Amino acid sequence: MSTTSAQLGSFKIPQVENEPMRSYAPGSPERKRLEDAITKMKSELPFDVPCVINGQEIRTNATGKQPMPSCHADHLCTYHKADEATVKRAIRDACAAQKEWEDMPWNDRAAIFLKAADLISGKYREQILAATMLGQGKNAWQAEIDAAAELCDFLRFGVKYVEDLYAQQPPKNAPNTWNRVEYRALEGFTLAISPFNFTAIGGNLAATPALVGNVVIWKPSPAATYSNYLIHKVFLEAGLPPSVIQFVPGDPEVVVQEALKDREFAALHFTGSTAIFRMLWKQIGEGVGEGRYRSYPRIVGETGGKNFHFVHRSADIKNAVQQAVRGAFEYQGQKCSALSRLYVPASIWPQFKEQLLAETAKIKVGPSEKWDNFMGPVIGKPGFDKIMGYIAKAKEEGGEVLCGGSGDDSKGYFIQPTIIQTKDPKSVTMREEIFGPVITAYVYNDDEIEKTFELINTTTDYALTGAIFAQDRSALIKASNALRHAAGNVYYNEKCTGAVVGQQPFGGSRASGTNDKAGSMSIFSRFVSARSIKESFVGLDNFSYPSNLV
Ligand SMILES: NC(=O)c1ccc[n+]([C@@H]2O[C@H](COP(=O)([O-])OP(=O)(O)OC[C@H]3O[C@@H](n4cnc5c(N)ncnc54)[C@H](O)[C@@H]3O)[C@@H](O)[C@H]2O)c1
Ligand SMILES: N[C@@H](CCC=O)C(=O)O
Repeated sequence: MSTTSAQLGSFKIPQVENEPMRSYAPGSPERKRLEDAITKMKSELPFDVPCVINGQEIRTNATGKQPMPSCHADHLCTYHKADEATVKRAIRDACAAQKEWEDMPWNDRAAIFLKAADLISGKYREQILAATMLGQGKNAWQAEIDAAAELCDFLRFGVKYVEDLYAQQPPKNAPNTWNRVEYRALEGFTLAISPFNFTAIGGNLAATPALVGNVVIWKPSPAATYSNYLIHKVFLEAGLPPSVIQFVPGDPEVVVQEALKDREFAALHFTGSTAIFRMLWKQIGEGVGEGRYRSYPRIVGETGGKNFHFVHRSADIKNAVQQAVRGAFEYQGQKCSALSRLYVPASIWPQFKEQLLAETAKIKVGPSEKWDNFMGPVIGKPGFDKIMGYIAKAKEEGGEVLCGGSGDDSKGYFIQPTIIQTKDPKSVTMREEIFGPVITAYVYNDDEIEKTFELINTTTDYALTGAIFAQDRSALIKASNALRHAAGNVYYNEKCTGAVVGQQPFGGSRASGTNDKAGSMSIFSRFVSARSIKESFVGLDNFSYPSNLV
């Protein structure tokens, strides 16, 4: 008898903890290491990024550039765009590798991703942070939150959640039988399409399905190509079999369309804008209708947000102001969870406004690698134009720009933190996702709280994050109940961004996504197809029933 694998023990994974954040305080050794890594990276760019298929570097004739948003005359990397033949090969070879990967004992699969986390936390930390800072315009703190802490957490807690999922077994066994559930991978490949704004999300979109035995075609965002390429390298160095995650940068029309045509397409793991997700869902639906795919593909997508802070008159104003500044302007508002709609009662608005403007005026905007800049550039020219366009539209609709409102794209894509006050609670910047450093404030009458809840609930299609600021417990409870479906992540007296893996599973509903909660056990259940096994220990002597006896 031959078996492909043995697992001679019931292993327990190591205790997992959140990756400790480094402070990068003046004079700290980590600050020096990061400065050195940035200097080195700047001296070596532009990097050449191939497609990586079966661990081999593939260079094609068509290339794209990833400009640096702080200085768009320079680019961080040139990447090779996959052509149709490269995508087809990536899919075919990934699918061929699937059986061996799925059959690998769980503890070995887990060890690969735990090792990847340690490589990110240690050996490659500064390099990955530097790539995220220069390529995606994050300052050191924001890069640390993302590319070091959140990515390590996704990988380590992911292993823990899979262990918990695998432990879900039938509670009952009839006499002389043993029931088990096996969590098989999906038949076929998962297509992971990642956004520009979090290096961690790129790594996680690829790693989550792979952890439970799937093979993955990973199409990174063009604006995050270099950091995502480094993460893929780390996965390979950690021992991931080379065809399990194929790194396939390129034009979405080529990579994604080729993948969606394929009979082996088994799942979409997407994070990005709502419009693109809806378009992909429609195409997949058409494929299902035509019987194009072997199975019904799983669709997991986390998309846009239009997130709110509801401030009650009992709120601690100072806290609510500080949280609003961070929630709105960290990483230039380019978080799906960023604060975008602010509701403040008339009774405290004068004080609130004064403090909000005074604090916002302290924000420094400039290149993200300069230590004292709280805000860096927005990601690129289309984003810059879109954000400036929204500010112009808000003014046309009668919005009053209380601060900011200006941008400069001559060297990098810099936009000043902008606060708009509107008298129309359904004006365009209260409804649509802007994805930039712009918030709109609406001052409500203190005696119209119910009406304000209704506005928060119905002004936009999104339902990702929100926050309630109140010292009065009954007001807090009332708001929480009224806004139950307005956000998948709600915060009390804390800003609406900054979910931490292992602490606040993340995701929203309505137009904000399928809410499968990144950083939780439940998302892994979307990438498995369970098989129930019943084993009988005692044979049957007689087919007839006791009730057949006469
Ligand atoms: N809910 C969440 O967890 C979450 C997290 C991060 C970002 N986001 C959302 O992502 C968006 C910002 O990221 P972005 O600008 O990278 O989003 P995007 O939708 O422009 O791009 C996301 C990915 O889709 C790809 N893509 C673009 N056009 C495509 C097409 N026609 N077919 C197939 N793929 C295509 C892109 O190349 C990229 O890889 C915002 O809407 C933000 O709210 C959501
Ligand atoms: N983890 C992030 C969400 C990512 C969105 O872009 C947060 O909660 O701020």
